[in-house]
Amino acid sequence: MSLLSITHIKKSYSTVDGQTLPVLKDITASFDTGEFVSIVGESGGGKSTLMNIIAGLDSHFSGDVQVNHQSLRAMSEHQRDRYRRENIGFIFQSFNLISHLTVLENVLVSLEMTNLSRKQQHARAEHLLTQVGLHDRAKVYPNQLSGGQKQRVAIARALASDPEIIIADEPTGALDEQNTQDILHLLDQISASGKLVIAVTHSQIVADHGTRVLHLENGQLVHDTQLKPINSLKQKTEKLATHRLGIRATFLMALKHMQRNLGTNLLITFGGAIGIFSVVVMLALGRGVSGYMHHEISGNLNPTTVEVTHKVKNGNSAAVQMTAHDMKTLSNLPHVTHVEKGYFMPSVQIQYHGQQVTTSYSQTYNKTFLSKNLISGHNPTGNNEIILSRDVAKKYNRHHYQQLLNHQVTIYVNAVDTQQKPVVLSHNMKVVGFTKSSNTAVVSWATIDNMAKAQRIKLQPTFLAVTTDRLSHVKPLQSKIKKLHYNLTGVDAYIDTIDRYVCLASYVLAGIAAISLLVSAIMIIVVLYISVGTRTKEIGILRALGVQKADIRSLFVSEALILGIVYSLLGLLLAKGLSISINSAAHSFIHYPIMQVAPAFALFALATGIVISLIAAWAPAHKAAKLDPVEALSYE
Ligand SMILES: Nc1ncnc2c1ncn2[C@@H]1O[C@H](COP(=O)(O)OP(=O)(O)OP(=O)(O)O)[C@@H](O)[C@H]1O
Repeated sequence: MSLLSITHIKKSYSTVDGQTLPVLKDITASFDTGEFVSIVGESGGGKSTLMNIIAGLDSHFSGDVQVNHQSLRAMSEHQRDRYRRENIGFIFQSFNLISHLTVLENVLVSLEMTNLSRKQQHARAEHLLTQVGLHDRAKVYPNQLSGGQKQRVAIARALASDPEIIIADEPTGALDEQNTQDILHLLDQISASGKLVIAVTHSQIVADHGTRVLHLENGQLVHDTQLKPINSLKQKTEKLATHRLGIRATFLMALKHMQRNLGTNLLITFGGAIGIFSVVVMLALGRGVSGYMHHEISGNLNPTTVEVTHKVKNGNSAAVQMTAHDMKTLSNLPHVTHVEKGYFMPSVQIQYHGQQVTTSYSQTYNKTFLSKNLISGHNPTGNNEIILSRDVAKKYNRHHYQQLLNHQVTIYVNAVDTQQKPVVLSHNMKVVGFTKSSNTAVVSWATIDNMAKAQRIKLQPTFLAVTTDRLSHVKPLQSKIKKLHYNLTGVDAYIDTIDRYVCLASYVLAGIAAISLLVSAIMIIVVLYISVGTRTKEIGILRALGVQKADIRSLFVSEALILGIVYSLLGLLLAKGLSISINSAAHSFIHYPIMQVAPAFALFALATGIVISLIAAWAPAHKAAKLDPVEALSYE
């Protein structure tokens, strides 16, 4: 039984004007191992079409092709890919080597799909290159070879997976006489080694060289002439098992292609890195600024004490009195250790040696005040003690304001009596300290309470200072207080709001910066689309070698992935570098790292870069995988 038999092969093409063009009209023939068959005939007679059908590249035909009793018609696309990998070796007129791979790597593409170990693959590739006389050119690229040498590489590649059938389409078409003779000699050796060589040719020299000539005319087999006895009928003992190219090989191939197009890829990497860099910088600055605000605010105020007032819809909550009931309610909240009465004084007049200064905002002392805020002296915890902010004190003595310490001043505070009539409370106070805050004066609750009592007024607090035991309990306490429809006052209460605005601003800026990521995604799409166009032939070659669609797809996806990973890392590195220099510069001014590249931002940046590049690769990779192998091979 013959190795290859074709029965009743018919094939038509549709022309652009909608006509049907019959190219092969019922071809039947069989071929055996050891044969060197030349197919000759007029140009356009259907020779290449027949070869594509035998090679399993074209499945749109009627009739059948049987190889080792297996019908090609019954095969799925994956099975046909495997059939090409294991049974077919291609030699083309225009060599069809992959330009960005070395001679050795071109031969290895086929071998990488065999089950041989990497060492065996290299040994076999080197052995085949020695066989075709090119062992010393293994490391060079195809454009550094002569036409004859290129065809020898193509022959070595065709033999790599040890296929039974070698299909040579005009193998000597681009060669001079000497090279033609050398290649024919090699083909002779191949057929003599027990393989079937089928060569499509216009050359009489080639046709006369083989063991048999088939003459195609007008889509029909008109002559089948045996020229010589078959070289050998040596049966193959073992066949090389194959598998798909796989992720590792496609990834390495993508890397090699990128190396050969370094300039373009560096530009895309740089563009993408700028995008990632800008996004990370915005997020890191947002985090740094909000951290700095927390640090400053909780550094100047006691973070475990919050000031609470009544919530009022319209009007000033600072003027609504807090009752004993409020005090009890707040004291009973979990983790509350202390509740202190407090009084807001919208304006306090302070008189010293006949000179009167009015503060814009004052309140009674409570635990939210930190001693470190004092420039000198101590907090006004005792009776009839007052501390002044530095700016207020300077109004009395610009250059030596500290001289006011321990001096007596008179204060006047506006309040209301039991009939809600306005009264002015006044008393002499001793200045016991100065604070960094601005335009304020602070006295204790007891002091103001006594001033009121002196005028027979029972002063009700206008806020309560609630202290909790631990910093971690502050946030839950604040939300519980809010749920009870109280209001949180003091700067600390605004941290969340400011935080929200800073976060929002940094997200908006990061969003704007992300536009450059979009641009880099478009760049990747454009470059990959162009790449699909310029690599159409390469895709055809790979498909002819038995590479599956999925591997073609992963070839392009790998390129995008490499770009995504490299530009994300570069962007991150640049952002980290900037943060180091900004923070070291900021250290001398604010003693705080104002740009914080959190690990989450690094992960986010990496994930964004990868996702964007994968999305960008999707359409071009699909386009490449969907290319018809026959059309891709004939692409000029
Ligand atoms: N994809 C296609 N669509 C339409 N017609 C096609 C297509 N491919 C080939 N043909 C036509 O089929 C016919 C046979 O083409 P084929 O390439 O098989 O001929 P050939 O014998 O190999 O020619 P040559 O010796 O010049 O290489 C030609 O007329 C060609 O124009």
